[in-house]
Amino acid sequence: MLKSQSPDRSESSQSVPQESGAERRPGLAVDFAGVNHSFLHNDKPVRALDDFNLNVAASEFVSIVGPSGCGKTTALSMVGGLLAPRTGSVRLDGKDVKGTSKDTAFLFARDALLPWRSARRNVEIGLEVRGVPRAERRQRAEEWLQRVRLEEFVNSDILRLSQGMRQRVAIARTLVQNPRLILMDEPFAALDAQTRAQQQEEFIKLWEQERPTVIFVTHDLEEAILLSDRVILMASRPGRIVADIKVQLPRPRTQEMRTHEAFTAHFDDLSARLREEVNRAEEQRQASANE
Ligand SMILES: Nc1ncnc2c1ncn2[C@@H]1O[C@H](COP(=O)(O)OP(=O)(O)OP(=O)(O)O)[C@@H](O)[C@H]1O
Repeated sequence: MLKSQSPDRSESSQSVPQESGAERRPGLAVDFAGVNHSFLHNDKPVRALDDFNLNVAASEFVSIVGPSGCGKTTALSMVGGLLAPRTGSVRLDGKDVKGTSKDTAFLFARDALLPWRSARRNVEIGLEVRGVPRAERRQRAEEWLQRVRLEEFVNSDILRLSQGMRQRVAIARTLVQNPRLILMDEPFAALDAQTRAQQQEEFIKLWEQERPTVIFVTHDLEEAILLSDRVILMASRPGRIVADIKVQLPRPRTQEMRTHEAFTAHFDDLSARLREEVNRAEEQRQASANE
């Protein structure tokens, strides 16, 4: 069983004022216990998660990496209340996840912005759904667009913005909701390398100020190491955890840390393990194709 060491939670157990004047809310602790899940594929069950156990402490930043199809998105969907485990439990601060929650926000590679709305009105969407009054919505959206350096584009059409700018709008739309937990699935995958590096750094700065809990799914080991407190490596068929590594890099993190000795040691270790898992999955695939 891979349980994390819980950092001191006393710091995050109370709301504290933050830069923007809004209250910073404590991150949510996430707990998977004995989770098993299968999907039916061509009438045969595919075991997506097998005895999956994971503790994410409040305000921790945890990445999940692993070969394609190992169950990363399945695990994330369960935390977000989009999918219920067949057996076992997924809990947020000790309470079973039951559907989506206003404390949880999502951020994906596809930004899902509404093209007929301006940048500001896209940022306001989540607040609108929650019935936040118009003036407050507007003020909070503008404040967040400023924090992601888009103050000049508040009224711009989404279709006129670059991919990187659109993703910054999506980040503002997520963070304006003041979530206690952010679930991220390859959020920077659609960006070119330079924009991606810039957004990683910007996002991590914002996260360091806000400190919601983050579960971050990625195929990019370097990204996982650079951003996270812990990196969880999964193996496939059935999806399970094979390594749980605490990243030994100080915060605040910067792109320059990629050359840090601890960074390269983590990278070499994780890529060797990942290669092993990918090879094993390929052998299994060939064996079942030959059956
Ligand atoms: N709705 C579904 N119906 C049938 N099988 C599914 C469904 N969703 C996922 N699976 C299967 O469950 C397994 C885990 O899928 P999941 O999407 O969680 O993996 P992943 O690690 O996120 O993959 P990727 O990195 O490619 O996004 C895979 O074998 C996948 O084919």
